[in-house]
Amino acid sequence: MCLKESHELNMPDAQVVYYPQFFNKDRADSLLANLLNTTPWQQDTITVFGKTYLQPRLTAFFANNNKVYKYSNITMQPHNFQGDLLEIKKEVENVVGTEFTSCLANLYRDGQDSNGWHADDEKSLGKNPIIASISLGSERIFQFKHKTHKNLREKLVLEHGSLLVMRGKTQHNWLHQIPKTRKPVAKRINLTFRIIQ
Ligand SMILES: O=C(O)CCC(=O)C(=O)O
Ligand SMILES: [Fe+2]
Repeated sequence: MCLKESHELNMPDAQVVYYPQFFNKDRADSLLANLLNTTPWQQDTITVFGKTYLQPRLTAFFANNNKVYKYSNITMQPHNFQGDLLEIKKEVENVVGTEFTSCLANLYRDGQDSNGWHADDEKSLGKNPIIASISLGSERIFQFKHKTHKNLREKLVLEHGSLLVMRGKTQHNWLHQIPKTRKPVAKRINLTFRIIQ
């Protein structure tokens, strides 16, 4: 049984649960400071219609198997889980009731960093993937839009120390994004735990 407060979003064709205080403030502060310093952040280029751009955020990829992660035209080589990230992985697994193989970490340096509309629906993630997403640092808005019913939209603020779990048909039916913002925002780390085979 999980005693952490959570609520399910009211979204058709999806299963999304939000835990606002998965980590308390002190723990979240210390995880943020540590991960900012110890994560091997990289900035990849993406090619869209033949033009090459720097990705508008930094990333790092971790796995306990040696599977790379391929998305867009990027192939990410895995680092090993250790220290705080390994601890976080275990705590997330206990609450979600699933073991993850991999984690894609994102660092949004300021409001100009973003993550455009997408679904995490690569074949390597399997059918109906479970994705558990930890947020640390500045709050950012997370938006959903339905793939076919274009007027169906949802959004929430991802708070410092929160966990968002997406499962079932969510990736099949909905897109999500972290839009840019003009508000002055400091750094935010996102950790998305996944199963990649
Ligand atoms: O930063 C976030 O909260 C979302 C990240 C995300 O959607 C992804 O890495 O696939
Ligand atoms: Fe995503």
